[in-house]
Amino acid sequence: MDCKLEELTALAEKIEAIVNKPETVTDLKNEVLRRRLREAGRKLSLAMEVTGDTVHRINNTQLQLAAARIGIQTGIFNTLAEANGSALTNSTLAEKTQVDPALMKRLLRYYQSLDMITQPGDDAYGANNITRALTSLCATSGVNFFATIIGPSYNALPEFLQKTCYAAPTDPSNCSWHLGHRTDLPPFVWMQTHPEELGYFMPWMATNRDGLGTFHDVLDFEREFCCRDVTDEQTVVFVDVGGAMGHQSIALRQRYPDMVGRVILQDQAVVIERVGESPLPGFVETGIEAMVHDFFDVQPVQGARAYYLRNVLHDWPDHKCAEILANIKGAMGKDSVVLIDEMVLPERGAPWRATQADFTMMASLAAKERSDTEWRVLLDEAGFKIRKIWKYTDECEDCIVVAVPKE
Ligand SMILES: C[S@@+](CC[C@H](N)C(=O)[O-])C[C@H]1O[C@@H](n2cnc3c(N)ncnc32)[C@H](O)[C@@H]1O
Repeated sequence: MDCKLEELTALAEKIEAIVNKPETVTDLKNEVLRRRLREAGRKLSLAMEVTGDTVHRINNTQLQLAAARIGIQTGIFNTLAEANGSALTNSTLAEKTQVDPALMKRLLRYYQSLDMITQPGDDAYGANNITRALTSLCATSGVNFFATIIGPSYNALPEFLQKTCYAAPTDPSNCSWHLGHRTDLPPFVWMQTHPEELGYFMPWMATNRDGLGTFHDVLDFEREFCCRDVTDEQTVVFVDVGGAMGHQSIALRQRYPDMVGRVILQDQAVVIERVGESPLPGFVETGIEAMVHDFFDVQPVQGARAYYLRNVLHDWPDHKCAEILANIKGAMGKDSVVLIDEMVLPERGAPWRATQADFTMMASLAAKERSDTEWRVLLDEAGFKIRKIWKYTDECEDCIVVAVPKE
């Protein structure tokens, strides 16, 4: 054994001291050290598991999502977070949320056991960083989205893969989603007639990278693509293809408030209608234009400086990506680029957030997250060359890929 017993005892005591007083570390601002600590802690916990821990933890992964959803639905997490550091009793929480006190007790007992809340006394419950995270829009949309849209697709995956002899799914018209949801419609079409689920999906798209960097951290868009001498008010500088409610267009406008030129959001009709009905803050104010466009049709905006695709190509298998890219290529001018904002998976040690996303794509869309080699092959076959790839997150291996036509 490499570590001596006394060293491990001292380590355990140090960790316990931190865990008993988490405020000493939870407001750590150094993001690199923060990530090191949480990854090391997570891996240490897994390395120390005995068989029963592993099996019971994995058996109950679905319960965590279901229980989180109940905490969100009932307002338990909100109520605890709004108590501003004060602990609440079981009966207060039951009264405020209209939950049977007997059920409340069992919920709270479960939440504290997974550190989703704190329990400073026998009948005293408080909020921690996880409780507060579960009150965010990222959590409220994401938990509901995964429970209703992704969950059934995940559940059906073993049966689907067994039936298809463990072939990597590439047919978006027949994948685990269809088996899990008992539908012939693909998810983006299905959601057109399921407004509640679309209402989970849209904010999830806008918030699922909250707290991480953006491509603006590594690429100065205005300087690279919008020099004043070649850009005027009429120049389309940014087309946000499949841009959902336009959160990336808004981020661009806010990053470069003096940038000259037009910014256009494109998405399916049902999404653009939502943008019209309830635009995100900043959308109208910054003059972003919304346009219905199916990216399997000819791209109507010619000669834009940048056609931006964020988390769009990962929704599609290679042959469908080639169609999307061909439509953009046909509209590009001599100064146009395609900006692909996606994960680029490393060959070794891909992070868990990225590998999970890969399975989300597989299960719901017969699609995938791609490695550097896979991106190069896909773009090459679609007639593009990569000018540069910048990585901007470690958590998801998010990168901005600048691609231009080969000739
Ligand atoms: C995974 S989301 C990504 C949204 C946004 N780009 C982002 O990064 O948050 C994929 C988007 O593609 C849109 N979409 C799906 N099929 C489409 C189609 N055929 N034409 C245009 N948009 C489509 C969806 O409505 C959705 O907004």
